Amino acid sequence: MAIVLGDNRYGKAENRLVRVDRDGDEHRITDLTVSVSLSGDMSDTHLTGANDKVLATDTQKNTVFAFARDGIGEIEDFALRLARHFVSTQESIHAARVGIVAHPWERLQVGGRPAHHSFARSGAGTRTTRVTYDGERAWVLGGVEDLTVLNSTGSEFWGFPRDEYTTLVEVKDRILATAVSATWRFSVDEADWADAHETALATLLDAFGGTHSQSLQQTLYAMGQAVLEAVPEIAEIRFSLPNKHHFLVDLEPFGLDNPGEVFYAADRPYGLIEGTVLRDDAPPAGPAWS
Ligand SMILES: O=c1[nH]c(=O)c2[nH]c(=O)[nH]c2[nH]1
Repeated sequence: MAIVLGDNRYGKAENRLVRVDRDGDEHRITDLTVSVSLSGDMSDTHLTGANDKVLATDTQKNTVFAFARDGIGEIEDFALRLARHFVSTQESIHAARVGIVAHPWERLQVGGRPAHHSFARSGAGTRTTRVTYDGERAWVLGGVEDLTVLNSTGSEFWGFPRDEYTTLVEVKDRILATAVSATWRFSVDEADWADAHETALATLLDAFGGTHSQSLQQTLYAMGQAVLEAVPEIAEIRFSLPNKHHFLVDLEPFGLDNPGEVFYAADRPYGLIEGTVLRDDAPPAGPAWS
């Protein structure tokens, strides 16, 4: 029996980067969490401790900030620039993965006018990307995280099997709420990323609101189908949807009725609905997800 080194990677995770773009007095904020992960010829450092092939994670962190000096642009482009840099400048690095979460800020209204330099963190989900580059080609993922949405009607859940443990009451009208995490895989490594993101997000929200739902699973598929129909560059979309249960409170002990007005918003446990929607001719995903 021999013991060998298996799959490995390393990098600087969660670099918190804020850039201020100054157009005269008018500022714009880009607030990112950037994670770098590199892999390649890393046997020596694990087996003998020789570090001559190890681009320090501290250097990786510095690179992220130095690259931001030239402007960030769309997060997919920034991730592509960084990933290509690490692989093309370091012989020992064979693949790079750069993941970015963009934290949204909204311009404040000050004195009844849009402020030049004052912002509030907005809660409407975060935009994400993950780029993998292997020296020859790049795989680009985009997406959103923590996009909390709710339909106060238009949702049913009934017709499920009943066994000796089933207590859930069938409902023809309930609240449907979730925090959408969606990651989509582009079939291209060059696109109008801003437009693709905006269209995917608007389409997803439209499908959430516009689907009369028999289950969160059905809503998941409807959202995925709509995004794929709207954005030709997206080949596949993966969802993770916590079912944020809202239970109608029994007010009868207090002599009150409750015609779908007062709910207990349960925190946990929650149903977790996950699924992938893709084109049947989607190109192979390669290392995009791994
Ligand atoms: O939309 C739903 N899907 C389920 O699978 C499920 N299971 C459950 O208890 N409630 C719900 N709701």
